[in-house]
Amino acid sequence: MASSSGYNKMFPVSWTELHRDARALAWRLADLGPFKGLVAITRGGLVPAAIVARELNLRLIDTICSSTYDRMERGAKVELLKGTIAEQDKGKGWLIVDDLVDTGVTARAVRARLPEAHFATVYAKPAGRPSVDSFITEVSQDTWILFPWDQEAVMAKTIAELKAGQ
Ligand SMILES: O=P(O)(O)OC[C@H]1O[C@H](OP(=O)(O)OP(=O)(O)O)[C@H](O)[C@@H]1O
Ligand code: HPA
Ligand SMILES: [Mg+2]
Repeated sequence: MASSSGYNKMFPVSWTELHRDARALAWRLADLGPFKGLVAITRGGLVPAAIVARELNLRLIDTICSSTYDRMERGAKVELLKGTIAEQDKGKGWLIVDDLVDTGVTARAVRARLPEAHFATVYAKPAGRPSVDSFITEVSQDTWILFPWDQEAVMAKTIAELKAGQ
């Protein structure tokens, strides 16, 4: 499947898999704290942030609101729409959670504001890996991670239809 967006493969993630992977991330983070609180990068970071906060018993949660992609198209730049109280101390002692790091553009923009925070994502692609401190699962750069909130149930094509190119 060639694509103008550069993503040639799909990696669908179910709610169950996301829950399992976010809990695995929490296990990895458990010995790296204690954390003062958690900053979720909206919107994709909100779901894993809720799971990680529950596991690490963090109750102080803030958001940093970002926008980089419109569906599978990357915008010209990352827009940070709202900052966070964690900026007061450069993020020292705070945990940042996002769903994934792809090119690393979003992570670098957030890190510029919170240079001392620990940055964790559930999924990572090679170009973004150096921009995060912790992650669970790596996928290739040309793979689009399809999150459960972006999916709907449709009737699957038959093998015969796929072979006929329908
Ligand atoms: O490493 P990058 O290339 O910057 O891509 C990763 C970011 O892109 C997506 O967010 P997006 O801006 O699409 O907003 P959303 O979380 O609301 O979907 C994703 O949730 C990450 O935050
Ligand atoms: O692979 C991805 N999946 C969902 N959102 C994204 N934002 C950047 N890359 C991705
Ligand atoms: Mg996001």
